[in-house]
Amino acid sequence: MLDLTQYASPLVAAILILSLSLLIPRLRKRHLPYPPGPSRLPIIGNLLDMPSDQAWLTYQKWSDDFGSDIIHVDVMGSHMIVLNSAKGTGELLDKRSSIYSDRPRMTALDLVGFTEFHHGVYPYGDRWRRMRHVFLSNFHPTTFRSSETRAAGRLLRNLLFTPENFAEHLKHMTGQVVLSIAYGIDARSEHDPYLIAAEKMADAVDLGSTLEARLLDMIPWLIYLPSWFPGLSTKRKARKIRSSILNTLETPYAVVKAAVASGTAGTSVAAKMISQLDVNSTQEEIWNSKAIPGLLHLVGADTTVSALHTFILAMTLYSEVQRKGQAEIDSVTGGSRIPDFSDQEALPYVSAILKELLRWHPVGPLGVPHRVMQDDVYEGYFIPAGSIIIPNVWAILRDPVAFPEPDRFYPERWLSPDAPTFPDHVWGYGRRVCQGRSMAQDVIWVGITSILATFNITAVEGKPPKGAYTSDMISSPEPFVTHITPRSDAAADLIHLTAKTT
Ligand code: HEM
Repeated sequence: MLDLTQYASPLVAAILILSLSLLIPRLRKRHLPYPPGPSRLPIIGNLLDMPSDQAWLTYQKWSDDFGSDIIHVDVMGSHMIVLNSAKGTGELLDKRSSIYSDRPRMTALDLVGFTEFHHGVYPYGDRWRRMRHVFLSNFHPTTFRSSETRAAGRLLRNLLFTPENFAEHLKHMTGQVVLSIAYGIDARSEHDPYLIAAEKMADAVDLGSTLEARLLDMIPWLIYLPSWFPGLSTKRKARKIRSSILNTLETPYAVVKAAVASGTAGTSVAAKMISQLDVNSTQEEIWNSKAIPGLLHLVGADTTVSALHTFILAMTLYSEVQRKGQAEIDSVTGGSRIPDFSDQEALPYVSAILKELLRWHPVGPLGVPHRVMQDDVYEGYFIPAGSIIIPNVWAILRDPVAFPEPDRFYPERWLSPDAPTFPDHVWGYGRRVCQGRSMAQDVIWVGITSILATFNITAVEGKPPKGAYTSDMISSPEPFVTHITPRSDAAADLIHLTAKTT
């Protein structure tokens, strides 16, 4: 009979050595300090320090106050790390992305149903990886350029008739683009029910941006308190939004499904994905064919509209930039047509305006949070597993060393030979980088070139915009007034002509 005792001591010794080799580095790490941050109170930690408005400014101030580009905050035992420099995001979120690509639980977004269809909030793992792959293989940005050009033509016509409603018109344009790409639906009217339904998504994202929502993410057990509990209005509000969002996923999908069955479907992401289904398709594949067009429809517009809104604000405040952009376009088109995508290379200053508006006020000043899956050490500081990692994109893109006079809207900075090629931080980091960036860039480009070619934007006498922004996850200019008038009679004729063909 085999005598197991003879193996016992070497086995115990091996287990002991293995355990110690795993434990000692962990204990060593745990003896390192957390990154600097505001001092903590017992039990509640930094709960009372958490900023409710423009959090990126507070995080930047902490970074200056503590002389550290990496900041640590603890809310009732949950750790949050804010990265205020390109060096920190590059080292952790890009280079160490194998352990920094998880998402923290985003409670408010989960409550509204986001986690059902948006892989941007899925935890790191196989399901997320598969969905990212499916998204990529069904979404080819350059094939959508005709939808984008058509929507820009209609934007110009709307600006000509009711320029004071520019914010609504920008929303209409981006909504039209995503509806057409996702489902092949042509939403000509601003009152189109599909466009209105998609606007509910903005409410959902706003809900996920409040201080209350951030605290729910850091103290998950709060969710089990009843929704009438003071400070828990998020739960109540989310319930209302959720059913309308889930309905919005179903209705256009059913229309396209019927069209595919009858052989009348046009080109769209939904039609393509539905046509690929057969009797062997898994439940996940069937669900993906609904979730991916839904993602495009519900979240594709909000981000780009914020950038276009910033463009109108910047042109109101910086008329010399506007004039230079117009002069460059005229030199290419002779003023006789609106530029199209084939003119991109010939319009470097307009491209620089696009880069500068994404830098000057990034659409997501705090990006999208990541979660680190293992204990880690950075610059001698301990970062515990499970910490929420916030990239302070706003602070990084206002770094005065990388971007001298950072508050100034100055596209020329992107034309110097040693300038970076793009303010890449706006698209996020590592394995989670934005999958819609080419399309977003195209929509913004066609929007700004079309407007520059045909309109002048000037401040209203005595009412210059303050340049204030909302504190939401997708941050947009607070409402402001501006004059938008055709550059000339010829420009107005061009708009009419374009409107006829779109
Ligand atoms: C100006 C417009 C946009 C900006 C600034 C933007 C920015 C971002 C950022 C910061 C992230 C998170 C990256 C990270 O976790 O580090 C992200 C993720 C994502 N974006 Fe965008 N985005 C824009 C437009 C779009 C559009 C139009 C689409 C769809 C066509 C899109 C699809 C996605 C997807 C699918 C993800 C999830 C990636 C993942 O978690 O794996 N984005 N975007």
